[in-house]
Amino acid sequence: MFQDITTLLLNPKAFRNVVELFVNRYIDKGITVVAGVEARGFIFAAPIALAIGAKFIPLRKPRKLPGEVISEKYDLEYGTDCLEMHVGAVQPEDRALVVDDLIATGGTLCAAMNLLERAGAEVVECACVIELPELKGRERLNGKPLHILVESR
Ligand SMILES: O=P(O)(O)OC[C@H]1O[C@H](OP(=O)(O)OP(=O)(O)O)[C@H](O)[C@@H]1O
Ligand SMILES: Nc1ncnc2[nH]cnc12
Repeated sequence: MFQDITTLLLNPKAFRNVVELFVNRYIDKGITVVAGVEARGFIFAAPIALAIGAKFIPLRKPRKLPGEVISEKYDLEYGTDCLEMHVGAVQPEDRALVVDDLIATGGTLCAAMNLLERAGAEVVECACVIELPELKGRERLNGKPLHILVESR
């Protein structure tokens, strides 16, 4: 049941193709910020940000970022977790793309979008490699577009 992206990373051609699919979609969309979700989201978000010439912003688990942060708690299947973002990383005029490896219940992406929107950014879209559609995570994104490459069952 665990959707493991590490096998993709062992194939440089496949990894490059995945990054390029996202880059081709976002290169002309006026994105100024690519926010990646710790930990697996960083793997895809950073190369996309570099390729489209946008800022990369790490959204991290608690107590990892030095300096002032804002936080969003979210529900997991068992318990809760929290994401944090640096104050000042995002400006109100920023147009953001949120990147993660996978959407399951959607709680993580929902918290990520809340952080960016609280800082005044416009979230243009969320992008993941894999969606688990049976968990209906899309429904928690308040109508925000989600672009995925693979549907997993
Ligand atoms: O849609 P959701 O139900 O919120 O689940 C999706 C999240 O779960 C996984 O991360 P995890 O919290 O396991 O952390 P990791 O990336 O550090 O392994 C995955 O990388 C997503 O970030
Ligand atoms: N089925 C799954 N595989 C990998 N990561 C996940 N995060 C939440 N559900 C997951």
